[in-house]
Amino acid sequence: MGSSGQQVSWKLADHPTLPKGKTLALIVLDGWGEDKPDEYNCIHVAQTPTMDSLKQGAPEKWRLIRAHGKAVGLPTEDDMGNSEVGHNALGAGRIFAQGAKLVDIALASGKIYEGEGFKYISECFEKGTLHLIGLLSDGGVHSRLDQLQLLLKGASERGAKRIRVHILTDGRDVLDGSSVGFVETLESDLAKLRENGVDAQIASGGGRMYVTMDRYENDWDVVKRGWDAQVRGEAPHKFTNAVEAVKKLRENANDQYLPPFVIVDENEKAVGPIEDGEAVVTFNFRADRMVMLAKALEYQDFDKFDRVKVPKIRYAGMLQYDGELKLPGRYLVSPPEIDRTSGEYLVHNGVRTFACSETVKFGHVTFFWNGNRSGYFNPEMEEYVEIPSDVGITFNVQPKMKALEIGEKARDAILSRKFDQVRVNIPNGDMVGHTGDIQATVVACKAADEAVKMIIDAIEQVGGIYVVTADHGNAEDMVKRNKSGQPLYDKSGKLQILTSHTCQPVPIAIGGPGLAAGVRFRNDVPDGGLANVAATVMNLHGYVAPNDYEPTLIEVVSN
Ligand SMILES: O=C(O)[C@H](O)COP(=O)(O)O
Ligand SMILES: [Mn+2]
Ligand SMILES: [Mn+2]
Repeated sequence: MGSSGQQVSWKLADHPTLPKGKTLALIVLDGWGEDKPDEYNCIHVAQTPTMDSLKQGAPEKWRLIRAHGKAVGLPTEDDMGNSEVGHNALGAGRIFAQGAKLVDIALASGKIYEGEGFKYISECFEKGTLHLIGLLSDGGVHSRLDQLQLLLKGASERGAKRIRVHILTDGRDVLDGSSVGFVETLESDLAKLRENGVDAQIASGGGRMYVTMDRYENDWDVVKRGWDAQVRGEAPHKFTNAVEAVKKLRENANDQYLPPFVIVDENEKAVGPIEDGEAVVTFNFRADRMVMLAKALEYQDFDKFDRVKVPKIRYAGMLQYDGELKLPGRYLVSPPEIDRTSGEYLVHNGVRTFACSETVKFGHVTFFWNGNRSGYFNPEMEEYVEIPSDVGITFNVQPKMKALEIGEKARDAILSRKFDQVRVNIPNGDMVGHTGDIQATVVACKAADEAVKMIIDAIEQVGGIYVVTADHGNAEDMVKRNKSGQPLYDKSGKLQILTSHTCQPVPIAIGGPGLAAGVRFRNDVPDGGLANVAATVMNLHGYVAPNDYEPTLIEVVSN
């Protein structure tokens, strides 16, 4: 059954000409866009002979595809791409309205307040506090400030009398240093609520990469630090004012890595620990970096760290973060119904699949790829391998990350001939790009290129096919620019480093000895994007994609 309840016919039609049984390597370079060559384009500066050689195949075997904005289901063309929407589109072959957009719609129509999730939490409003926990920025990748603002207003109009906001500062999807302004904005909103009789305050905070927003269970200490501040009201730093907290803590850390702090009253008492009978909403719409906290908030049996205090709360996510685990059970907005993904079809059609990345991107090629669903479709047909990521470092210190280990695992999987599809995510361009360290990002891009070579070499040996692409841009532009593309400097004359993703298109290349003669990129899908890749891959496995998939990027011409 599909998630809509309809019977799904999983059998794919045979491709009229393309053969089955070729080993296919599907390589996703995370954060690898195409941009003009200059000194801030780390992919250009780095030695990337393998990716360069693929580009020589243009236009028949190499092209660019869209990876941001509406092409991946985001609200506007100004929205940069990200891993969640990128891998969702790559895996699902169709464009779904994504969390950011669904929350916008629910807030605009007011439907968010009519759903089960809001009713459930609002039953605490009479006696208890409403706690809101999430990323405070306008990055639009995990959350958006304007959505938080609307939710604050809407909840207080609907009876919330005491509100505590637990903020996570960004500096990753937005410029480092911008957190001060976001906290100021939030403070002025909360002051207005107080004028209207609502007891509303910021209660705790910390930098997203050091507090709360870990993912794929890489480092539970990150979540524990947040738990201690948010739930127990305990943190190494205490302030009476959040703007002051962020300004002070920024003297020794950037926005991404601010240590945890709590806001205290004049008696040094935390103003907003979470207590029995209260309501909690995690206001991020994106799943990966909220799942761990959601587990800590929701699960009775939990052994990842000592929670010390487990208040009896009513908890709802902005969205449901994991459709398979049904986590959390209550949510304000229904997530996109990403059904009938290419992975599920291919497994039903006998395509044996191997997927691999290191921890920090592992869920990208599994969970996101499969439509925000954890686990296997059929364990007999699939193997997912996670290589443990380094813990407790920023990746500019180890810019090669585990690229070569991922390459080796993929190579071995290809050479074993046990799999028809070997799918990897190579994280370097993205994870190191997010640190804003240009030199390290150059090293990162070179390492990613070497991993691609290792996998392509293995494909050569088994007579297979490769598809190399990316999920969105990042490493190809490391500076903030004005409208005419010139790098921007701040007031003190310092170059403004871009730690975020970009709106650039990404490359896609096909090749390998198993690629049938006459296969080439069509020129009649000029606006092709990530969602067109699934049908392309199905063709290369010898199948025709379902009718409602975005069209394939390839055609077969007779010579
Ligand atoms: O979560 C992150 O690391 C960033 O906000 C987005 O990066 P990703 O979309 O590549 O994971
Ligand atoms: Mn990504
Ligand atoms: Mn990223």
